[in-house]
Amino acid sequence: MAFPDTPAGSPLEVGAEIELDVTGIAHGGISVARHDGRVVFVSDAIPGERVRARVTDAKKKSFARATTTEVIEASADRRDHVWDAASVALDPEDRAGGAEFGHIALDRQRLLKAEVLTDAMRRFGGVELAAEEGEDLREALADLIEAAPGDDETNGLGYRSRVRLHVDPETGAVGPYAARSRRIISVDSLPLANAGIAQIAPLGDLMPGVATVDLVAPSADDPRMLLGMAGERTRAGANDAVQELVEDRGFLVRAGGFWQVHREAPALLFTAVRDAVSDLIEDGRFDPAAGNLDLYGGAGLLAAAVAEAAGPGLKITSIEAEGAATDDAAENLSELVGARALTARVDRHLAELLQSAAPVRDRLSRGTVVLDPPRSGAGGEVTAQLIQLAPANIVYVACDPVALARDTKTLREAGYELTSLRGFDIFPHTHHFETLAVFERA
Ligand SMILES: C[S@@+](CC[C@H](N)C(=O)[O-])C[C@H]1O[C@@H](n2cnc3c(N)ncnc32)[C@H](O)[C@@H]1O
Repeated sequence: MAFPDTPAGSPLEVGAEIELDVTGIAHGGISVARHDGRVVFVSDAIPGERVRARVTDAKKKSFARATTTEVIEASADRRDHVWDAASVALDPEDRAGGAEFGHIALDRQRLLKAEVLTDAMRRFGGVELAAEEGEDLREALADLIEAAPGDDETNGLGYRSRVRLHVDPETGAVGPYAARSRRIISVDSLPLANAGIAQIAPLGDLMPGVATVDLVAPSADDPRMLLGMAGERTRAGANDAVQELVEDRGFLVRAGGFWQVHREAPALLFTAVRDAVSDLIEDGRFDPAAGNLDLYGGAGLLAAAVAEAAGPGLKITSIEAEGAATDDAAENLSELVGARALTARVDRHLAELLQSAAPVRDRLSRGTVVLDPPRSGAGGEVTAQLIQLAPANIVYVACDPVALARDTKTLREAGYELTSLRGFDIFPHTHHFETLAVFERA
């Protein structure tokens, strides 16, 4: 199909082809350009490139969306896609999702993630992340998002210990969703997955009656395939516990429950939280006997990290909505006499704590809160509750930079100082990354 070129000054129309100088990157991993003063979000391009793009959405006055059809001047960081089935040369309807940065050099992916974090912090958090004196900004950005051990050697492949595939209800074909829709794409490999998953992945099979296929390859257990049957509400793997090893420490985790997907991510986040707490201890800001909390605690990974820094006298309560995960947390924290794991929604639990008697409130205000919410972030209500609770320190693990930045703004306005910010590239070849932010009450 041929599309007319849009001369400069004309209003943008869906289907029109335009030439764009790509200048930046936005939240969600999409590149940014301008056309006649209007922002254009352009997919499959790399900042610095000149591309030809087809307009896909022009409803809004302030911005349009487009998809790259031809790279006119390629970035030196453009690479052959790491996964043929997800190649940007394929139509988004025909390409596998989950590897939208796979055509970009790995170190440039991290720089782009650093730019997204810096931009989110500036625009939504009111925090300007600047290079230190004498340091080049590009170098400072390069250090902001840390690589997971081993990824540079493997070009960021083979890292996933969890993969979810879907089944086409009509044909029974198994595969990932397409890049921008819920169409099932048949693939013959999963290069981001680890060897255990590659061994058991039912690629090419037909699985009528099944809706989801969760592949789990734990670090210290046999790989599992968990089938979610169409029309059934029970979560596959809810009763099957697997062993994970973080450094030399064992964790029991429900096979179908939450666990970080990158093989190195549990150890990276465990170490980062442990080190953040060690710094607080060194500064005399951490009270092991206070009302310390591990919110959105899952199987207790981060409560265990706090304990490693604070020692066996630590008092900490881990709060998690899924009962099975709480059972695992109770088991994983059983050596810690002062640790409790409770099944509750964080907002409801905090509302109860806010009703506590003065001595309990006092213990909580001397405490440290670790929180690791799902992608949507802690959100306004929980952040407001935390501010009322007023703990001495907040150690915030976030997988959405904009959600983190918004909560940062609220916390800073309430008198918390952002004292440390680290990013981790635990989702190579995707736009996702994890951030650890430490806030101290003034
Ligand atoms: C990103 S995971 C973190 C888990 C754990 N901290 C870890 O590192 O393995 C978020 C957890 O929050 C739980 N969760 C989600 N919404 C919740 C809520 N409103 N209250 C309590 N837990 C919640 C999920 O079940 C999940 O286990």
